[in-house]
Amino acid sequence: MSKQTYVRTKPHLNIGTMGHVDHGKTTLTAAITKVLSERGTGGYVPFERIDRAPEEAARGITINLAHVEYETDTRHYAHVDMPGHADFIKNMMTGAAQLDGAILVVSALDGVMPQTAEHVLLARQVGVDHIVVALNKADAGDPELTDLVELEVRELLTAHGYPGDTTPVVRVSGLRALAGDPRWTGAIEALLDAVDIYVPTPVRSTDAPFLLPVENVLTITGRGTVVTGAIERGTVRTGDRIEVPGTEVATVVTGVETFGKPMEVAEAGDNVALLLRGVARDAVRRGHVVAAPGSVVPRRRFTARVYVLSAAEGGRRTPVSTGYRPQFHLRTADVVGAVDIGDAADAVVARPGDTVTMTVELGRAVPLEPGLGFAIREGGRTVGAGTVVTVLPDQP
Ligand SMILES: Nc1nc2c(ncn2[C@@H]2O[C@H](COP(=O)(O)OP(=O)(O)OP(=O)(O)O)[C@@H](O)[C@H]2O)c(=O)[nH]1
Ligand SMILES: [Mg+2]
Repeated sequence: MSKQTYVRTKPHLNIGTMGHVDHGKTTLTAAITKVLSERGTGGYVPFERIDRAPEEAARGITINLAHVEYETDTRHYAHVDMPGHADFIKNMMTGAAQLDGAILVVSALDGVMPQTAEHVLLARQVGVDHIVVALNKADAGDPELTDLVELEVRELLTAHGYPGDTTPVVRVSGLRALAGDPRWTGAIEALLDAVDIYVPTPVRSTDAPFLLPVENVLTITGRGTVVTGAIERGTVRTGDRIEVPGTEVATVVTGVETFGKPMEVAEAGDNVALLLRGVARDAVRRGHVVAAPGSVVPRRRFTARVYVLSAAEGGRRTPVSTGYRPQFHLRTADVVGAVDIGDAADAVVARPGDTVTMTVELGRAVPLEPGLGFAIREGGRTVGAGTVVTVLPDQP
């Protein structure tokens, strides 16, 4: 193999586009790569290549294809464009995407829509602290109407605990920038500058034991089984011993790559593909974690603080009570869990809009720790978001 090695010369950040369906996330992503490729710090990734299904192009060790990488003058970015609302929930709300910052795409023609609001709400819940707004389709919007949309977005951010008054809001046109219109390529430059300046370089926990939530599992003919995902903590290099808690898998890493380039050492925050020695394709799945041996014990029970979404936020109309069994999305895992909100004799319920403490018993053990964020889903929609408070011993 004569592939070029990834050399870490700039801080690496994970960012992503979020926002309502059709507001132009993928077009904007393509436009960003086009502008930067013209600057010479990245490859142009056309719309069709961002928007295709991951299975379509597994060639070599490939990261989840919704990811594109690019560099500004000061940073290396992995940018995830989440194709649809359900995908967004799965990847981001579970913490799988591990975004250091987000670009909220709002169409200047349509303004704040339900998924705009839901994405902001859930971004807050999972600890995405920095949002930059791209007011997209500004080429087609009436300027006065666009002013109103900007006001509306700032109010939405403020309502969810973001500094709405000081958040950078940049008027862009992904479509016109893709067409090479200098006015709008300049706007993309301004958006990237805002991201560079406004989203701080995160402090990575590289000293902690290695942990990678598995996002995807692939087989590379002739090489073996590969797992992909964003490293949550620690570092990993070829030759390291790892295990997959809750399975029989205990083996050695035989290759580490990022965006198709081999790496000497990968660290927390990096999007990687790990080649694992002698592991059968079906021995590891999305939802598992790859961890330093002995560093993680999967558990089933925990207490949590949970916010139950209001009906206006797309949540339930009726309260939740003890015995409720929704799906819990923790990291990349999707597990059923039974909820206990208190003494049934007290008829304790959690109404939509309430924040409550609950005990959860999961259908199977997953790695848990205080502070871990999760989403609660039911029938394909998000109905709650919470944080693990205490991990409890399994009941006999
Ligand atoms: N006028 C104008 N149209 C745009 C712009 N950006 C995107 N569009 C159009 O809006 C539509 C949706 O664009 P996409 O980039 O697919 O939107 P998306 O947010 O990725 O959509 P989903 O992934 O389906 O949620 C397409 O028809 C685009 O051509 C823009 O800046 N100006
Ligand atoms: Mg899209």
